[in-house]
Amino acid sequence: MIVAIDGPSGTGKSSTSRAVASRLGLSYLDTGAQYRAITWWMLANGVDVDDAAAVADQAGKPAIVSGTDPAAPAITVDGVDASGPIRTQEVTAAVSAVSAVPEVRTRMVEIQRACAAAAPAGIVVEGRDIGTTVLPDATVKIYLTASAEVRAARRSGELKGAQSVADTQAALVRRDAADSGRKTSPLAKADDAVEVDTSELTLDQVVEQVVALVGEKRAAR
Ligand SMILES: Nc1ncnc2c1ncn2[C@@H]1O[C@H](COP(=O)(O)OP(=O)(O)OP(=O)(O)O)[C@@H](O)[C@H]1O
Ligand SMILES: Nc1ccn([C@@H]2O[C@H](COP(=O)(O)O)[C@@H](O)[C@H]2O)c(=O)n1
Repeated sequence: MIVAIDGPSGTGKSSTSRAVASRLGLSYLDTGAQYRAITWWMLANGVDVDDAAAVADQAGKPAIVSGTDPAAPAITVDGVDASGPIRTQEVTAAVSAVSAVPEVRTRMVEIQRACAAAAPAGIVVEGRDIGTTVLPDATVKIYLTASAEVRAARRSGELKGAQSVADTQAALVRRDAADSGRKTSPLAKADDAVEVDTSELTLDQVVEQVVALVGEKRAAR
């Protein structure tokens, strides 16, 4: 059982994926955390993230390891816990440039497919290109959306006023444009993905919809 959950920034991918994985006894993989981790390593090692050739040259160096327990998501870079540092504004602002570099994507996709293959009961994998590129044969594909206004309001609540709602919205829209516009596996809905607009739904309602879709697929097999 492989569940691919893609969508723009802040649509609820992580919250939904973790809850669905816990409910169904599946593993969980946050691929955005992996792109953030390699971005953090580039910044920490003085690599100019806007120099694609320099990023490509270093892409094979950091060892990135993701935990797949939905109750305790974990990520290490060269053995160091990176779960805090990868969430800084500095990393968020740089991640789209790093993730657009083909050599970075090749490396991450290799790690992601290995995680999926190793999951004992199946896995929920969230990202931007899971249904289109990483796991095109996923059993269930979901594409989450929500209006920019709703996403910014939810994110600002999380940031506890550290950034205005307008700035948060502008940053989300900018990141989506970069992720959708890159050449290599851009953010996109797979043709066979089910689109779920979460703008007017509670998290529980979104989780119920995804669990129901998985149940339908299981029953049909
Ligand atoms: N259906 C929902 N209703 C209300 N709030 C939600 C819903 N889904 C997610 N949230 C909240 O919205 C915020 C963003 O959710 P989450 O981190 O899961 O999104 P994401 O798509 O994984 O974001 P990113 O792409 O930036 O990693 C969180 O504060 C989360 O609690
Ligand atoms: N499959 C993916 C997942 C993520 N990215 C890039 O990482 C950034 C951070 O993702 P979050 O989910 O943690 O917000 C995202 O903006 C993309 O640039 C990706 O390219 N492919």
